Amino acid sequence: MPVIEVRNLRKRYRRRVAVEDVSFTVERGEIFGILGPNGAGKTTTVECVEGLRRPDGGTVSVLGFDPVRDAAEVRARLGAQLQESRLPNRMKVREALDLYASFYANPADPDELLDMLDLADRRDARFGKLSGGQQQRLSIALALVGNPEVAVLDELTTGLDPQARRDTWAMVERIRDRGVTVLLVTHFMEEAERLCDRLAVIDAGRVVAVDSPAGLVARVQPEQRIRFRPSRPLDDALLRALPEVRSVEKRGERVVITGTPEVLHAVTSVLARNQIIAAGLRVEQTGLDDAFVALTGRTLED
Ligand SMILES: Nc1ncnc2c1ncn2[C@@H]1O[C@H](COP(=O)(O)OP(=O)(O)OP(=O)(O)O)[C@@H](O)[C@H]1O
Repeated sequence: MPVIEVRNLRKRYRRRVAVEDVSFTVERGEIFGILGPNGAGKTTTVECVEGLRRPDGGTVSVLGFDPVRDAAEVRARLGAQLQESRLPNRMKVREALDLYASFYANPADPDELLDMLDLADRRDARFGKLSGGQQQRLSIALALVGNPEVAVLDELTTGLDPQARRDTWAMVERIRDRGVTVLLVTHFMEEAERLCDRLAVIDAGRVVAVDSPAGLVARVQPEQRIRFRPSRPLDDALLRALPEVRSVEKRGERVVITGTPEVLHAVTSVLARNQIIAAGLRVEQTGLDDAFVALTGRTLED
């Protein structure tokens, strides 16, 4: 039995349809991502999984329970980290954990959670005095305090600096290693690529693909993109004549070339033959961003 099963979910707010048709299943022990731009319907979808919203159509099941009808069963087994959750500024870390632990029959050991989330030395600190990363880690601790089988994490690294973001990813992997199934909402490509075993790409209330990050990337034509500043002006025709080259574009002093996965080798040979040095050379391979554009026709930032 899948841990989470969403079938043809539909949800509207008055006349605005937030979720048109969303289906996916999450297996035990996975980190499953929901990736999509702002307003795609990600939060609405997970709120239906958490039982916070009643679907207008379709079905949702969590460990075999209906989150609306069997709310108590689902609440006991699912831990939710809400988007931008805030606590009173004066509340201490340990007080918050004890309070949340009191809602559950078999809570986790708060000290162990604080250790795992690198908050042990902040146990007596007040919420308002924590850094953004620490607040975020506390909200993850609160989602885990009920010893859930499933954790739902919504935009968990929004607003964090790159180091805090990487630390948080390591925490999520540790949670999964403890056997917790993780449903993760994100609009960061790097986060999805780095963390998720599988992803549902959602756009305008619909699932456009469900696959592993590598599987999604494999759906688009593999491409290499190189950028550099030539040490002297370069005749485009020399490059365009190469069978490996698909496009050549000049952006100021820089040249951007796309082509097959062998394009770097072909272009550097031509440059060497013409005694041109490529300064600031950068090479990019097809990634999840390209797959996202191919699937939805736009970038995440649109
Ligand atoms: N309570 C609400 N009342 C009315 N419309 C809403 C409500 N919540 C969300 N919406 C609308 O429904 C659509 C989907 O929103 P949702 O928050 O599910 O998307 P999202 O993908 O999670 O985006 P974000 O990352 O911005 O939270 C959006 O157009 C949003 O404006």
